[in-house]
Amino acid sequence: TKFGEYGGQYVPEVLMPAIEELQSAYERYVLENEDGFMDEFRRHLRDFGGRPTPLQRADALSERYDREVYLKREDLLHGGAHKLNNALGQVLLAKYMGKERIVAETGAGQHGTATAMAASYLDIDCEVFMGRTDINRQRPNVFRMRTHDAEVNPVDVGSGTLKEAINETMRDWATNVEDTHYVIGSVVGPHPFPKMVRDFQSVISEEAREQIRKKAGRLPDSVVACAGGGSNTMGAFHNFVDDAEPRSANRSSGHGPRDDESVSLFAVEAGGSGLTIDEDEGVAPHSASLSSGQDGVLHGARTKLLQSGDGQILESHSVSAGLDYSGVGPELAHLVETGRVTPVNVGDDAALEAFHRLSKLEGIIPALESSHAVAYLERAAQRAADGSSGHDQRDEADELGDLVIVNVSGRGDKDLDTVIEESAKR
Ligand SMILES: CC/C=C(/N=C/c1c(COP(=O)(O)O)cnc(C)c1O)C(=O)O
Repeated sequence: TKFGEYGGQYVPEVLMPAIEELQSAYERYVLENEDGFMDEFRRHLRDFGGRPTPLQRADALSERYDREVYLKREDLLHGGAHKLNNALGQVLLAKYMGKERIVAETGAGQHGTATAMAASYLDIDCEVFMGRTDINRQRPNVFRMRTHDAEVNPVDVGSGTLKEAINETMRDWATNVEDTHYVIGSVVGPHPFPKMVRDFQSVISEEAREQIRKKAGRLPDSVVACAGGGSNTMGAFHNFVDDAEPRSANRSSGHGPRDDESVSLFAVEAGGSGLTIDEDEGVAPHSASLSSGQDGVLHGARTKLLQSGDGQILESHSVSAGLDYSGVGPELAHLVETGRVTPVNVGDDAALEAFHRLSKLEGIIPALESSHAVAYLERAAQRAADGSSGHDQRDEADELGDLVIVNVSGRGDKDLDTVIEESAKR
């Protein structure tokens, strides 16, 4: 149940029967494909979800950064984000378990929408818990959830964002475990949730690995994905994690093509409006749990999280609701601890600039969450460009390499109001 020192099942006794029931269902249906569960899951991903999603060469970004940039288009999945991969898997599992009701939390509203869509498609009742703050900044998704006949339950405690929504959903689940399954929205929570959500999302890197080999003839030098709870991140990374040759070990001098087996993985967190934490306020101006969090327990798992010196969990901040979370998945925390994943972060301003840049250069309006991954290219490649004399000997600081995959986790329709407001402010 652990990823190194992270993970586990830090839940109240009352939840253990539900956790054990879920663990057994996960092992039978997901790991052993009992009753053809995974075959049915893949069929729904294809016929209802529209998989596989394209791995598209970004010509303008490749030109701008003087390297091959490919975009994994999870924004083209039905519903507009990677969230459907996990929601379909968990709602189908709830059906196989004989549950009659689904509850889910949501921040950006993408997970809530994906769960509502899957619940309508698979004919099961659905109730979504959403913080009041997030309801106000992701209204199009609130309408979509209700249109799919889901009940949207506003959560008014605390900052009214993801953390409180998860708390309320867990509380409901603990009360109604008999007939209710909790479709958790990211690779967080007690075991088996982090592993199960990663397994449902790993279709992203399963496809990308095959697609990049076909299109570019080799594995990528790097994969870049934003990280809120870490589910699109783990989905985009999972099938590359074992390609773990440490980059420095095999780098020839200069920047020639490297051998096939070294894929660097960059998790891009929300740098918000700055990284200095004001403990007395109990708030952090960012959501960079991987790079500036401490070890602690949140939502049933030991992981990295933003907390004050006396262990109070700090409110996080990000212009993007989906990254606005004080914790992060335990597996991602472990991969950062072991050095396999490099945690980086970009602030609100850089993310907003990337939102506009991708829209203008590639004709894709990315979710504000995904904009953080796109923004990282600008920073990393820019530094290389600044540092180098000619484009063919970019300096060592250029960690991205010649062939980069960026995970576009979702589309930005939901964010247009926010971006118009923010642009007016700046
Ligand atoms: C489960 C809470 C997170 C939500 N969304 C997170 C999100 C994220 C961040 O979540 P992870 O992939 O789990 O790190 C990235 N991209 C898009 C388009 C997102 O909507 C949501 O409620 O929709």
